[in-house]
Amino acid sequence: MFDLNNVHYKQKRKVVIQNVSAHVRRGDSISLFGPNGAGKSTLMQIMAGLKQPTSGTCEQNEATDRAVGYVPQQLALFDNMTVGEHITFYQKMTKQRDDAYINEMLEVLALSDQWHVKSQALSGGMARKLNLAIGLVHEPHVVLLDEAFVGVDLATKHDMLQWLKRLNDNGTTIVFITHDWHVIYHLATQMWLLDRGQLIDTFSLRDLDQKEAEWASQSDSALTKMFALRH
Ligand SMILES: Nc1ncnc2c1ncn2[C@@H]1O[C@H](COP(=O)(O)OP(=O)(O)OP(=O)(O)O)[C@@H](O)[C@H]1O
Repeated sequence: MFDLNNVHYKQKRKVVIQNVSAHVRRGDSISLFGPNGAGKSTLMQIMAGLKQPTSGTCEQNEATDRAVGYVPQQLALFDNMTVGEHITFYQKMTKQRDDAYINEMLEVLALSDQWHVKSQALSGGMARKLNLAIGLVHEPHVVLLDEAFVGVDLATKHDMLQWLKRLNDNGTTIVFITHDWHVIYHLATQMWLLDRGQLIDTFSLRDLDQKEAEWASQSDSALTKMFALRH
């Protein structure tokens, strides 16, 4: 899906991403994991095509007419529009005519009965679900999620994970940023560890125990502390 070749990104004079080379393959579900400020959001925005690498390339290696779905960390909702108005607006904008897909998504996300509610009246968790649904309206072949689960209760998390798992089982590729091990266990097939702008490890979730032992033996690393809170 994406070929990252020696990607560097500088913000003013600061090096934010250094020398990142990796592949995202169709059907992967990748947890982009690392400390605050590691460069995760920046790398995701490069994949989404919202930022251009200072050097190196990020190329989509599969021709498709379906755009990438990017769900930003900040909620992108209009206060005075209802849930239904948001969905129909994005449906028209992306020419999505498959009402069955939309209805199923709204059912699984338990948003159907909020159809007439204005987004300013939604709870934080509901607003997060709507933010996710908007990013998925056009059935993207790749979904990029930047901390899409912040502040949601466990039932809401369950619904969001259920829909994303179903998409992934049907071949949708997912790359997601989270600090929540729950989400990683339920959604990830792989982890990419990013630290200070560098991709320091990529591995299958099956190897998590072994990787935890490796990281536990390192001292004074933010990643060691993050792995210590795994259980
Ligand atoms: N607009 C900006 N101007 C200056 N520096 C920036 C800007 N955006 C990001 N940075 C810097 O780039 C680095 C990476 O930021 P980024 O948001 O990609 O990290 P992150 O891993 O997603 O962090 P977090 O987990 O806190 O969201 C940080 O050190 C940040 O200070």
